[in-house]
Amino acid sequence: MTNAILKRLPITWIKEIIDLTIERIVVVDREGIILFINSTYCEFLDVKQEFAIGKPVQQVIENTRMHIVATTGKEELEGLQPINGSVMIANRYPLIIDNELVGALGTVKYPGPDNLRQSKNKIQDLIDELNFYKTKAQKELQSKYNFADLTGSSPIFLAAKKLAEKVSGSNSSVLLTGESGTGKELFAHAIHHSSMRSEHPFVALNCASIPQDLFESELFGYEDGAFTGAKKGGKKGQLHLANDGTIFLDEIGDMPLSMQSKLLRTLQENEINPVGGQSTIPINLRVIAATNQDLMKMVDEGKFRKDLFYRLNVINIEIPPLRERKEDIAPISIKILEKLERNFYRSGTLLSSEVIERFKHHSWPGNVRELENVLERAINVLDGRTIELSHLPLYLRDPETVASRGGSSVTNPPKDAELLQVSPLKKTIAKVEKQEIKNALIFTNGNKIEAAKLLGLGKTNLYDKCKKYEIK
Ligand SMILES: Nc1ncnc2c1ncn2[C@@H]1O[C@H](COP(=O)(O)OP(=O)(O)OP(=O)(O)O)[C@@H](O)[C@H]1O
Repeated sequence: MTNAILKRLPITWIKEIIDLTIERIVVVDREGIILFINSTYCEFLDVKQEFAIGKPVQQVIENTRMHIVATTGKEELEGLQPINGSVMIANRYPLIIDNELVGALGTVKYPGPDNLRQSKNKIQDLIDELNFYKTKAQKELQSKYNFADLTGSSPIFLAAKKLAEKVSGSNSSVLLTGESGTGKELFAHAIHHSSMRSEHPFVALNCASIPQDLFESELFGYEDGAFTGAKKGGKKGQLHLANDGTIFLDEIGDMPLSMQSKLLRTLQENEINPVGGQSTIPINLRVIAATNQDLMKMVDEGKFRKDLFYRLNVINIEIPPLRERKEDIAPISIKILEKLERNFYRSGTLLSSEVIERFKHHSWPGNVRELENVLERAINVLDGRTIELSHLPLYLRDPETVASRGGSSVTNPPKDAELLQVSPLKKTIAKVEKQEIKNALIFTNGNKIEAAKLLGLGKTNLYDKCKKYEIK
């Protein structure tokens, strides 16, 4: 349309024509500020034209993407846009004047019969997709293991398992203690699975892996606009997600003191206060906590709240380390191999008797997790069917050499003592420490939290040491 033709139409006519069109029209500039919106659209939105013009489009129109089209310059046709409870068909066009993107024009209309059919299909697809993710999310919130998955028949393991089975029916808090990798999380799953809450969520939270400043919002959730960067509509906290079910608080010793107070209040009052919210939400939870730290000592040192400790420690189940139940090593190894075979598409893998014997003599500081890593490494390097000593990592393959590297007999010094290189102890310790950290990181594929567990170190301590030894 040329300017000459347009000039024949008085501006008041043009305005009326735009208003008479059945479509709702909005024009924004490149910043997404509304330059024009017709009265049909304003009536539909129930806003005054004078109010809307000059405002960022997101403040006026629900679920709009006009500001995006005004920046990308890419048209979006036949999009579904829920506004005021109706699903509308939206078309968004970039406005290009003299080869320059200057803004965007948008129209929305009620779906016609064809559109209606198309939108119905689109909505059905979206509902199917939503249901798929809902089921997936629900599965994530279910316990994955039961008591049958807890392998081991040593008396001390059976005693722990029996106690766990016995208390699963109650609502009391449980504190699982034991070294890293002993199976505390497995126990937590099994307890939930056998409880009356098994149909409800099981939410596992590792307190060591949450950055301090995100702790509160992760645990208690937040409301819309609670802080800059908060998700629109707010976010449910993990405690809320676990409602009617079980919350498993792993590495509870790493929970900041301020959060310990807030958690205690929640457990006493059975309600949560999301960040930035005035309201309280009633919740019904069972708590299972786990730690490999000495919480009582932490209480004495003022690092853990005494009242929370007693609140969590209603039932204490101590999971014994692997070295104290050597008879369990072979059956657990077999169970782990079955799992690994499924992942590696193998079958019939065997363990040589030398390997089992060597396993029985190892102290397993990383417990079952370390055993899993050793077996996974072995399966990776295995050529035949039987895992032999040669498939084990050096520290297990040749423990004497490794041990002998650690020191020599002072009472019986070797004749060629002058040939021995003796370094300052500090330097040697640093060297060993660096190597062990590197080994742990190899074992855990670079996962520092897992590596810290294997090494029996706190997460922050490991990060500091990695920095010191320049380990990436
Ligand atoms: N009795 C067992 N039978 C079979 N597998 C086990 C057993 N105990 C532990 N595992 C396996 O060992 C691994 C470590 O277990 P889990 O994560 O439960 O240990 P954890 O004590 O919670 O460790 P951390 O304190 O480091 O969090 C898991 O992969 C688990 O499946």
